[in-house]
This record gives sequence, structure tokens and C-alpha cells, in this order.
Amino acid sequence: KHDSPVSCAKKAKTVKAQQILLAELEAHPAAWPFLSPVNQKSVPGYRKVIKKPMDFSTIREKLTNNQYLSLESFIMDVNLVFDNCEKFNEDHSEIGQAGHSMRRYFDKRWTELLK
Ligand SMILES: Cn1cc(C(=O)NCCN)ccc1=O
Repeated sequence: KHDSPVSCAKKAKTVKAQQILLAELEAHPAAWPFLSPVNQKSVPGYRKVIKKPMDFSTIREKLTNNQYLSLESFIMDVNLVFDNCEKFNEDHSEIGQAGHSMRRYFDKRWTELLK
């Protein structure tokens, strides 16, 4: 079934916004803990504690494969990265601080772009 031109253009806008947002997250200086999946063999406890691992490279793959049917599902995966980080890391640890910094940045940018 074909979208109307309006909804088609609207969808292109959100896809573009998701691509911009993800590129900015990947380029952020504090992104290093989140760029690839946590190595569950070398991080004790991670597999048991974190039920739904997520990272920026996995989000990139899903975006490339058109797996995000809505803006909300994209935002949910980004927030999952930060929620996993808060669960597993102390707030004032290096990785915990990186997670807080990245979440603040994401919240600011997606509201600027899409609200
Ligand atoms: C997000 N996160 C990352 C790591 C990690 O070690 N990343 C590799 C950095 N080179 C460990 C725990 C965790 O929650």
C-alpha cells in the first residue's frame, strides 16, 4: 500500500533526524563505552544483570536495515543504552559519568530536532 506524499515526506524527515541524531551520538567524546556491544566474556556479571544489551553500532545496523518502524522505537533503543549503563555502573564511575553525559546530550538534541 503506498503512503500519501505527505506521510511519505514526514517519514523521510524522521529517518533523516534519526540519522543525524545517531551520527552525533557516535561522534560525541563520551561515546566510547557505547560504540560497540559490551564484551560479555570480559565483563563479569554483565550477561546476567543486563537482559537487553544495546549499543550504538547495533542501533546503526537496525537503522540501516529499516528496522525502526517509528521514531519512538528508535528513541527507546537509545534510552536502553543509557538505562543499561545506569543499571550496571556506579553514577560516579568513568562509564557511569559518560552515560549521564550522553543521555543529557541526546535529550537536548532530539527535542531540538523533533519537538
Ligand atoms: C557500557 N559499558 C561498557 C563497558 C566496556 O568495558 N566497554 C568497552 C570500552 N572499551 C563495560 C560496562 C558497560 O556498561
